[in-house]
Amino acid sequence: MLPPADHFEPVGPTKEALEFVSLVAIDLGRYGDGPEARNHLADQIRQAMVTQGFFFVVNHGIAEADITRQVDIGYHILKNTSDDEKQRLRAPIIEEGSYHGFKPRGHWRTAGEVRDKAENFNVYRDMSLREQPTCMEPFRPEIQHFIERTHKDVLGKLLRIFAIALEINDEDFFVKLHSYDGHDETFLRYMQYYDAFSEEERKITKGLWFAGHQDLTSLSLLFSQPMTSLQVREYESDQWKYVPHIPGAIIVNAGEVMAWWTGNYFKAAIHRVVEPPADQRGHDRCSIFYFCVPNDEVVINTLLQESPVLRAADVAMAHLPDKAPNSKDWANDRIKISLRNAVWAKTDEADNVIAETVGNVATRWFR
Ligand SMILES: O=C(O)CCC(=O)C(=O)O
Ligand SMILES: [Fe+2]
Repeated sequence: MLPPADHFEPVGPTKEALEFVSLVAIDLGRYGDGPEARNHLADQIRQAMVTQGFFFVVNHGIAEADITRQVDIGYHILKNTSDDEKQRLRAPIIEEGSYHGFKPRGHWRTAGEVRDKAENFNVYRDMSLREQPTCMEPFRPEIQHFIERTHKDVLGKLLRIFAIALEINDEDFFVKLHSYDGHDETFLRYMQYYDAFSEEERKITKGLWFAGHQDLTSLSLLFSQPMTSLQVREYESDQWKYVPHIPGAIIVNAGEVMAWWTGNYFKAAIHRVVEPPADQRGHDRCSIFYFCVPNDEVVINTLLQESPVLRAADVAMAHLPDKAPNSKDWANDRIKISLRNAVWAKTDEADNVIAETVGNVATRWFR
């Protein structure tokens, strides 16, 4: 018998006619069907990556019930941890650039002076690195197991297909850079958004819940949930479109690390979160994510030597050799500044992209 967790009841599907982005479905169940099947998956992923930086994965081997169970566990932890304990186990975001622990509501800036209304509990695969919340204790083995499966099975297969898509000799090239036994800022995020902006704040934010950005990751795994609120900015049109909910599926997007590895040949998806349509308002939104970066010591620069595909595409190196960051410095510095500064304050209305310096490199924010 599994230990009981409070159940999170997700909002029902929207009935509104909205503009959805069309995403390629990757059938990871085909992964074991031999080289031809894997080459086909690699073609599909390459196509998705050079256009949108987003696709979704089905038949990935994690049952929908296991995902729902993790959503419940996250809900349970956020609901049953006292404010005192949350404060004590607050992630050292500004101090160390780490998300391990609780991210309180209001740490991020949404628009102007308005602060976010989302709580996170983030856990790294080496849970012994921090004290964990008391009410998480009964779920610890399950969480560890879920992280391990997500990392080794889902992420591992995807990373192999990415190596095939780039025609890198060693299919395990990316897998080795994301060794489960190494250390890095990869984490499982339990996130609960509260529909709690005042009317005044809604006017300022225009319904924005999480500002437009690219993830700091190599790959991000977003477990699909029913609130229609995640939007992608299409590269072709610069239009924001909703990401559909596909029950049981994992939405995958590339982040800034993948864009650097590929000299921007693979796009880091630009995305944001907005308030849902009227028929889904007034509900909380609980979901889980697995955000991945390579091991701490990995220096990230464009893989021109490793990939004939990138040479043929004639991409430029993302960084000068002595300016290329390692995964740890990049992730820590980027986490420290994420959504902290009033990046739009000095821009005019027509500007929809702004760069912010992070160590030797830059990140960009979008609207
Ligand atoms: O809540 C979501 O769907 C996406 C959140 C997000 O983009 C992020 O945490 O990086
Ligand atoms: Fe994101």
